[in-house]
Amino acid sequence: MFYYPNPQVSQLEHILVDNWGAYASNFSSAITPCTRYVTEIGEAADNSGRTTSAQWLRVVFHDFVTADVGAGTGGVDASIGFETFREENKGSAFNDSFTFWRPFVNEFVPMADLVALGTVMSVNLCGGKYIPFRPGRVDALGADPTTGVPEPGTSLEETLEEFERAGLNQTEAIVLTACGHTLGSVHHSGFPEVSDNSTVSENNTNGGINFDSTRGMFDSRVVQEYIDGSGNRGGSLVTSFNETSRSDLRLYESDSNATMKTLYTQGEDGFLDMCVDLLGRMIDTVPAHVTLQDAIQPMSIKPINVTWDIAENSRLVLSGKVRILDQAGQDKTVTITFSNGYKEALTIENATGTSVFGETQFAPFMIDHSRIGASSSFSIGAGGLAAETFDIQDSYLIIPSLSTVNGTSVKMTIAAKKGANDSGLSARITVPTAQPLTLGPKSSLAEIKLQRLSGGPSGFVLWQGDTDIEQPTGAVSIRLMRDGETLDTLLLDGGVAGW
Ligand code: HEM
Repeated sequence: MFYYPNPQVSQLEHILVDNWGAYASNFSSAITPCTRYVTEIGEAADNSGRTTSAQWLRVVFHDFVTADVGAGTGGVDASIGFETFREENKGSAFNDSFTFWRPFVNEFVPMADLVALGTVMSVNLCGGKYIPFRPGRVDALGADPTTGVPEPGTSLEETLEEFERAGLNQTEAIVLTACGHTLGSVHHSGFPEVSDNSTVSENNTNGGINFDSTRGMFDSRVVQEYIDGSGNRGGSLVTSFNETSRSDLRLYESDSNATMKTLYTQGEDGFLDMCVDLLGRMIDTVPAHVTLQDAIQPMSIKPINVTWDIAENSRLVLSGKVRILDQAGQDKTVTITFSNGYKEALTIENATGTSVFGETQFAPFMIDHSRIGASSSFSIGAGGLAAETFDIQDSYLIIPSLSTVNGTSVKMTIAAKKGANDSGLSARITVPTAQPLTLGPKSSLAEIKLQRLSGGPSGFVLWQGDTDIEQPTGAVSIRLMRDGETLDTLLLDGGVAGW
């Protein structure tokens, strides 16, 4: 299968961009509407007073804030999954979020990138702006030995020290907290020392007291209501019956409200920009040994599910779809042109998708190998968009229709072009599997030995093999390799992710 520009970015871009409608990734559904809570379902979720979009933002803060930037340790590495037993990480946000994210994790999508992406999505889909998302985080193998997440009862001095250790000064700590506390609530269930039981009811079973009057909107309302003394007045970390628990009040007042007043006078747009900046710094705080890649840009032209496969009568065909992402949403002609000169006009499907980045349209294709076998690339032209070129090869192919995951066994079939060097081919399987002490999966590896088969498409030799694997928690990836080089990759679904 061809993944553009590579399997990692292709999948993360899919989560980021394909929000709703045709071929949506099922990730955005958890936070649509932004007041939704997905871990329970039906009425229980609607009436719980919990908010998934807000939980995602709280998770990344708790993962991040144990960073020691001086020492180059900690930051966003999904170690929070191992730390949920700590008093400083009480509340359901961590396990709820990991439960939802877990099926999306695979060889190319670490939990730590989802911890960061969750916040990018919550902010962008719930009224804020796009925080450029840089992939490449690495999942921690255990708990971060550093502890110290600010809690409602933590003194101001200690709170500021904890932010400082993670690289943020006093002003930045205030802004980041206001950016976080524009979504969601403090719940009586979990934090009875902060929120009294006055809001516990049939419609709010966990007794959430919202930080501002718009719990599902990423907006500057929390700042306005705090300064004006209106609405929720900043929420229960400002107004708690228990003075010790007024941690937001202590923090906001620590510079005599100067920062909160600046945020107030800057208005909505200025607030959203400052949040992009600081939340961006937060999600990009990673251990020193990790290097993040360039920010993912939503792709205007994206070929998806492009693969060679064997169709009826042993014919080899290349199929896939072209996704066009367009702000204007106009009708357009899509053309695919192969490097051997073969060209086709594609028809756009009726079903469209919607995205915070524009409308998505999809144009499928299926073309015989006999027409395009000599090609090393194809280019796509679409309406007013600049044409783009994508590489293909037909020397070594994993055949999707003959490769499967069934429970704990994997079968794979490959086709190698006659004349291509087929000595030393091997297959590496990476399986995301459960591990103790965290809901974040670990990777386990397996090998497949390939045996030559008879038959197959003309001009190709088939090889096949199978192996047992551990129970997968998400997509299983197969790489066809020789001498450490990956010749082809296929992700096999371990089940449907998201709901
Ligand atoms: C002094 C620093 C902070 C303290 C003491 C603090 C404390 C808390 C507490 C006690 C809750 C209630 C959790 C629950 O009831 O489930 C909460 C919620 C939340 N916090 Fe913070 N927080 C701080 C800073 C931050 C920062 C910097 C962010 C993110 C940038 C953040 C994001 C959130 C979010 C989004 C919620 C709502 C969660 C939900 O509705 O489930 N917090 N915080």
